[in-house]
Amino acid sequence: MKSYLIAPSILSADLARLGEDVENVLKAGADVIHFDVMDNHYVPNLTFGPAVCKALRDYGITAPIDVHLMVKPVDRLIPDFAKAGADYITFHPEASEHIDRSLQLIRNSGCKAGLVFNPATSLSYLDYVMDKIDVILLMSVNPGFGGQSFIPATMQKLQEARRRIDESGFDIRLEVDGGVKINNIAEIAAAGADMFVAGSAIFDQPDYRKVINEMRQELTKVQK
Ligand SMILES: O=C(CO)[C@H](O)[C@H](O)COP(=O)(O)O
Repeated sequence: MKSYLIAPSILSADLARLGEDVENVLKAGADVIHFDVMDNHYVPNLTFGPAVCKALRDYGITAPIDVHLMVKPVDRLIPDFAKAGADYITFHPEASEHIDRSLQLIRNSGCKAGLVFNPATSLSYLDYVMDKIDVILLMSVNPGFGGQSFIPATMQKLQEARRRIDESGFDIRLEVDGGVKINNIAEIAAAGADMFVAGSAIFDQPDYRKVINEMRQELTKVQK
């Protein structure tokens, strides 16, 4: 398994001073910035577009930006986010008419590609595309809002996704998003995740460094 990555979700950041807040969370030890794109169509909420991603780059953010597209249709936004500075682009298979084409479009745009699975979405969408993905993102809440509780059935799904990755032999990250906290991150890692999105757990606390350090401390307890 790969080294662990902590990816704060900007959904819970201080949006009035986004650049500064992202800079602060990176200085506090975050590895990746998770960028939630919601369209009020695929999910019942509306957030950020490519202009905001570009604004973070223009502000001087150099860390990897992990763009999670909760939009339908998917393809039109891929080149825009790649140009705006995305490193990872992930999308929900149900939202794309042609999953293979969307994945290729992401890689051809120079980004790492991934599929996102809602709590009730089958991992069978992975069957014919393991060679075309760099990350599998399992939603541990229903997408649309921060601050929800982790759905326990995700643990078993993580184990299944980990088994698929290990059997494939491909270099694929296993990311989890929703309700990740200090008190469950070790169990989530033990189930197979190596990339952890955390929004409210980090941004709702005054001391980001303390939360991230405590998460890393928890992760040291996990046998890889
Ligand atoms: O994609 C998301 C919601 O669709 C968010 O990234 C996710 O829920 C993170 O928030 P929190 O850590 O507060 O649960």
